[in-house]
Amino acid sequence: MAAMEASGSGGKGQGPEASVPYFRLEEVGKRSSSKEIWLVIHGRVYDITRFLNEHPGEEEVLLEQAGTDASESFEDVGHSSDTREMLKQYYIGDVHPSDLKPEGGSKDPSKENWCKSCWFYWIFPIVGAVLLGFLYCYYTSESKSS
Ligand code: HEM
Repeated sequence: MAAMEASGSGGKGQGPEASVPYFRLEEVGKRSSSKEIWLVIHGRVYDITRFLNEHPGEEEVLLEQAGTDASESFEDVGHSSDTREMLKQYYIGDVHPSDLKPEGGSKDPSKENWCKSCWFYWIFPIVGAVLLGFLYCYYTSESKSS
Protein backbone atom coordinates (compact mmCIF):
# COMPACT_ATOMS: atom_id res chain seq x y z
CA MET A 1 0.00 0.00 0.00
CA ALA A 2 2.20 2.77 -1.24
CA ALA A 3 -0.04 5.70 -0.39
CA MET A 4 -1.03 4.48 3.03
CA GLU A 5 0.35 6.17 6.09
CA ALA A 6 -0.08 4.41 9.40
CA SER A 7 -1.09 6.62 12.29
CA GLY A 8 -0.90 3.85 14.83
CA SER A 9 -1.19 0.10 15.15
CA GLY A 10 -2.82 -0.24 11.73
CA GLY A 11 -5.26 -2.87 12.94
CA LYS A 12 -8.18 -3.31 10.56
CA GLY A 13 -11.80 -3.62 11.56
CA GLN A 14 -11.51 -1.70 14.81
CA GLY A 15 -13.71 1.19 15.83
CA PRO A 16 -12.89 4.77 14.87
CA GLU A 17 -11.78 5.47 18.41
CA ALA A 18 -8.87 3.01 18.08
CA SER A 19 -5.62 4.10 16.46
CA VAL A 20 -6.18 3.64 12.75
CA PRO A 21 -4.33 3.98 9.47
CA TYR A 22 -4.75 6.97 7.19
CA PHE A 23 -5.44 6.50 3.50
CA ARG A 24 -4.83 8.98 0.71
CA LEU A 25 -7.82 9.53 -1.60
CA GLU A 26 -5.63 8.38 -4.46
CA GLU A 27 -5.25 5.03 -2.71
CA VAL A 28 -9.00 4.75 -2.10
CA GLY A 29 -9.62 5.57 -5.76
CA LYS A 30 -7.70 2.48 -6.82
CA ARG A 31 -10.14 0.21 -4.94
CA SER A 32 -13.03 0.66 -7.30
CA SER A 33 -13.76 -2.68 -8.90
CA SER A 34 -16.19 -5.43 -7.94
CA LYS A 35 -13.13 -7.38 -6.68
CA GLU A 36 -12.29 -4.71 -4.16
CA ILE A 37 -14.39 -1.72 -3.33
CA TRP A 38 -13.65 1.05 -0.88
CA LEU A 39 -15.73 4.13 -0.14
CA VAL A 40 -15.26 7.29 1.86
CA ILE A 41 -18.15 8.43 4.04
CA HIS A 42 -17.63 11.52 6.20
CA GLY A 43 -13.86 11.26 6.18
CA ARG A 44 -13.81 7.55 7.00
CA VAL A 45 -12.73 4.79 4.70
CA TYR A 46 -14.83 1.63 4.36
CA ASP A 47 -13.95 -1.62 2.64
CA ILE A 48 -17.36 -2.85 1.55
CA THR A 49 -16.16 -5.59 -0.82
CA ARG A 50 -17.90 -8.36 1.09
CA PHE A 51 -21.10 -6.31 1.40
CA LEU A 52 -21.43 -5.57 -2.32
CA ASN A 53 -23.81 -8.44 -3.15
CA GLU A 54 -25.85 -7.89 0.00
CA HIS A 55 -26.61 -4.22 -0.45
CA PRO A 56 -30.41 -3.71 -0.44
CA GLY A 57 -29.93 -0.71 -2.72
CA GLU A 58 -28.27 -2.95 -5.37
CA GLU A 59 -24.58 -3.34 -6.05
CA GLU A 60 -24.62 -0.97 -9.06
CA VAL A 61 -25.06 2.10 -6.86
CA LEU A 62 -22.06 1.07 -4.78
CA LEU A 63 -19.99 0.40 -7.88
CA GLU A 64 -20.87 3.88 -9.17
CA GLN A 65 -19.52 5.37 -5.95
CA ALA A 66 -16.55 3.01 -5.70
CA GLY A 67 -13.29 4.67 -4.75
CA THR A 68 -14.90 8.05 -4.18
CA ASP A 69 -16.33 10.15 -1.38
CA ALA A 70 -19.88 8.78 -1.22
CA SER A 71 -20.99 10.89 1.77
CA GLU A 72 -23.54 12.88 -0.20
CA SER A 73 -25.14 9.87 -1.94
CA PHE A 74 -25.16 7.97 1.33
CA GLU A 75 -27.01 10.81 3.05
CA ASP A 76 -29.35 11.47 0.11
CA VAL A 77 -30.73 7.95 0.41
CA GLY A 78 -31.51 8.51 4.09
CA HIS A 79 -29.95 5.30 5.37
CA SER A 80 -31.31 4.16 8.72
CA SER A 81 -29.45 4.44 12.02
CA ASP A 82 -29.06 0.63 11.99
CA THR A 83 -27.20 0.98 8.70
CA ARG A 84 -24.95 3.64 10.22
CA GLU A 85 -24.16 1.21 13.02
CA MET A 86 -23.50 -1.48 10.44
CA LEU A 87 -20.93 0.73 8.71
CA LYS A 88 -18.57 0.18 11.65
CA GLN A 89 -17.84 -3.39 10.61
CA TYR A 90 -16.47 -2.19 7.26
CA TYR A 91 -14.42 0.66 8.68
CA ILE A 92 -10.70 0.36 7.89
CA GLY A 93 -9.27 3.82 8.52
CA ASP A 94 -9.50 7.56 8.02
CA VAL A 95 -8.89 9.80 5.04
CA HIS A 96 -5.48 11.41 5.34
CA PRO A 97 -5.87 14.90 6.89
CA SER A 98 -4.29 16.57 3.83
CA ASP A 99 -7.05 15.11 1.65
CA LEU A 100 -9.93 16.09 3.90
CA LYS A 101 -12.33 18.70 2.54
CA PRO A 102 -14.67 20.69 4.75
CA GLU A 103 -17.91 18.79 5.39
CA GLY A 104 -20.97 20.02 3.52
CA GLY A 105 -19.37 20.71 0.19
CA SER A 106 -16.32 20.58 -1.94
CA LYS A 107 -16.11 24.34 -2.38
CA ASP A 108 -14.27 26.74 -0.20
CA PRO A 109 -16.99 27.95 2.20
CA SER A 110 -15.77 31.54 2.03
CA LYS A 111 -16.23 31.43 -1.77
CA GLU A 112 -19.69 29.91 -1.33
CA ASN A 113 -20.72 32.74 1.01
CA TRP A 114 -19.34 35.23 -1.45
CA CYS A 115 -21.35 33.63 -4.24
CA LYS A 116 -24.54 33.61 -2.23
CA SER A 117 -24.25 37.35 -1.67
CA CYS A 118 -22.60 38.32 -4.97
CA TRP A 119 -25.86 39.86 -6.29
CA PHE A 120 -25.35 42.32 -3.48
CA TYR A 121 -22.23 43.63 -5.18
CA TRP A 122 -23.70 44.35 -8.60
CA ILE A 123 -27.34 45.25 -7.78
CA PHE A 124 -26.37 48.46 -5.95
CA PRO A 125 -24.31 49.98 -8.79
CA ILE A 126 -27.12 49.17 -11.26
CA VAL A 127 -29.87 50.64 -9.07
CA GLY A 128 -27.62 53.66 -8.40
CA ALA A 129 -27.01 54.20 -12.13
CA VAL A 130 -30.75 53.99 -12.91
CA LEU A 131 -31.54 56.49 -10.12
CA LEU A 132 -28.86 58.89 -11.36
CA GLY A 133 -30.33 58.58 -14.87
CA PHE A 134 -33.78 59.50 -13.57
CA LEU A 135 -32.43 62.41 -11.56
CA TYR A 136 -30.47 63.68 -14.57
CA CYS A 137 -33.58 63.48 -16.82
CA TYR A 138 -35.70 65.14 -14.14
CA TYR A 139 -33.34 68.09 -13.60
CA THR A 140 -32.61 68.63 -17.30
CA SER A 141 -36.36 68.68 -18.12
CA GLU A 142 -36.94 71.08 -15.15
CA SER A 143 -34.25 73.49 -16.31
CA LYS A 144 -35.59 73.40 -19.89
CA SER A 145 -39.17 74.22 -18.78
CA SER A 146 -38.09 77.15 -16.51
C1 HEM B 1 -20.89 1.46 2.90
C2 HEM B 1 -21.92 1.99 2.52
C3 HEM B 1 -23.36 1.47 2.56
C4 HEM B 1 -23.98 0.56 3.35
C5 HEM B 1 -23.39 -0.26 4.48
C6 HEM B 1 -25.37 0.51 2.91
C7 HEM B 1 -26.36 -0.27 3.45
C8 HEM B 1 -27.69 -0.20 3.14
C9 HEM B 1 -28.77 -0.86 3.85
C10 HEM B 1 -28.57 -1.79 5.05
C11 HEM B 1 -29.93 -0.50 3.25
C12 HEM B 1 -31.34 -0.88 3.67
C13 HEM B 1 -31.76 -0.16 4.95
C14 HEM B 1 -31.63 1.35 4.88
O1 HEM B 1 -32.21 1.99 3.98
O2 HEM B 1 -30.92 1.90 5.73
C15 HEM B 1 -29.59 0.36 2.14
C16 HEM B 1 -30.49 0.89 1.26
C17 HEM B 1 -30.17 1.64 0.17
N1 HEM B 1 -28.92 2.09 -0.17
FE1 HEM B 1 -27.23 1.73 0.85
N2 HEM B 1 -25.52 1.38 1.86
C18 HEM B 1 -24.31 1.98 1.63
C19 HEM B 1 -24.01 2.92 0.70
C20 HEM B 1 -24.87 3.36 -0.25
C21 HEM B 1 -24.53 4.32 -1.26
C22 HEM B 1 -23.18 5.01 -1.43
C23 HEM B 1 -25.63 4.47 -2.01
C24 HEM B 1 -25.64 5.38 -3.20
C25 HEM B 1 -26.61 5.87 -3.79
C26 HEM B 1 -26.70 3.61 -1.48
C27 HEM B 1 -27.98 3.48 -1.95
C28 HEM B 1 -29.01 2.81 -1.32
C29 HEM B 1 -30.39 2.81 -1.77
C30 HEM B 1 -30.92 3.49 -3.04
C31 HEM B 1 -31.11 2.10 -0.82
C32 HEM B 1 -32.62 1.91 -0.80
C33 HEM B 1 -33.04 0.58 -1.30
C34 HEM B 1 -34.55 0.46 -1.24
O3 HEM B 1 -35.17 1.06 -0.35
O4 HEM B 1 -35.07 -0.23 -2.10
N3 HEM B 1 -26.18 2.96 -0.39
N4 HEM B 1 -28.23 0.53 2.09
